[in-house]
Amino acid sequence: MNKTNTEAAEFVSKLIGQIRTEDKFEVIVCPPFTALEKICDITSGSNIKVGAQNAFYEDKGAYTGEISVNMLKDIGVEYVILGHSERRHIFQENDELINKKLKKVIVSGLTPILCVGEKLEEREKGLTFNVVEKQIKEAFYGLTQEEASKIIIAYEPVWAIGTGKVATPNQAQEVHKFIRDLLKNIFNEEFAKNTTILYGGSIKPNNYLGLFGKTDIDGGLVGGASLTEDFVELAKIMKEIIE
Ligand SMILES: O=C(CO)COP(=O)(O)O
Repeated sequence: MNKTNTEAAEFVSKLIGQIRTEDKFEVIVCPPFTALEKICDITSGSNIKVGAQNAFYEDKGAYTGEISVNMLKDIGVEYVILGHSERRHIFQENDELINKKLKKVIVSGLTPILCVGEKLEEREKGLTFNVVEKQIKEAFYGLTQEEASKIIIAYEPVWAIGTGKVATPNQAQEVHKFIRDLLKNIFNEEFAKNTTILYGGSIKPNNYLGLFGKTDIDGGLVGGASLTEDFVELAKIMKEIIE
């Protein structure tokens, strides 16, 4: 819930031109619903893509306050974040609901970015892998391999979101590898290899290099740093790493 329509438009207009993407990596901005249409217009024809922060699983009807995937598609949105920890913990979204939304987003042809991650007390009790495994298995429930191949996964340890406490590259890599191995078990090695797994949680230009250097970390889901010039800095770092 950051940036009004006007602020988002001003910010993204500045990003275009400052951010150069390559075939190997994409830059997606996910503003609030109120700014989506304008940001889709501004970024149209540029190298920046647009995602929503949530969506509902029904097409239309009496669901006051909800936004359907068709509404998003109609204005040019291509990605949808689902199961963000704030949706799970502040708005009580459970794995079953996230699974329904995920199915809807996939069938609609949009690309879901599925967030998973443990809370601090779960990590301290040694439950990180159990939590992440349950979230992924329940989100994937009933999906074919082809459907599941559309999903981008974002590992976001809840204790690292907005806290300034970033996971160390080794802590993040350990969970990313666990997720990739899990995907191998659910489907196969090829599927696991081709799935994009992002890390999110207090990413800043000064800590991203170490994270992105790890084998199983394919990119970032950036919160606070995506609202400032730091985002341009991060995109430059990505480009340097890839080249
Ligand atoms: O939740 C996040 C992105 O979705 C991460 O937020 P921060 O980068 O502010 O920790």
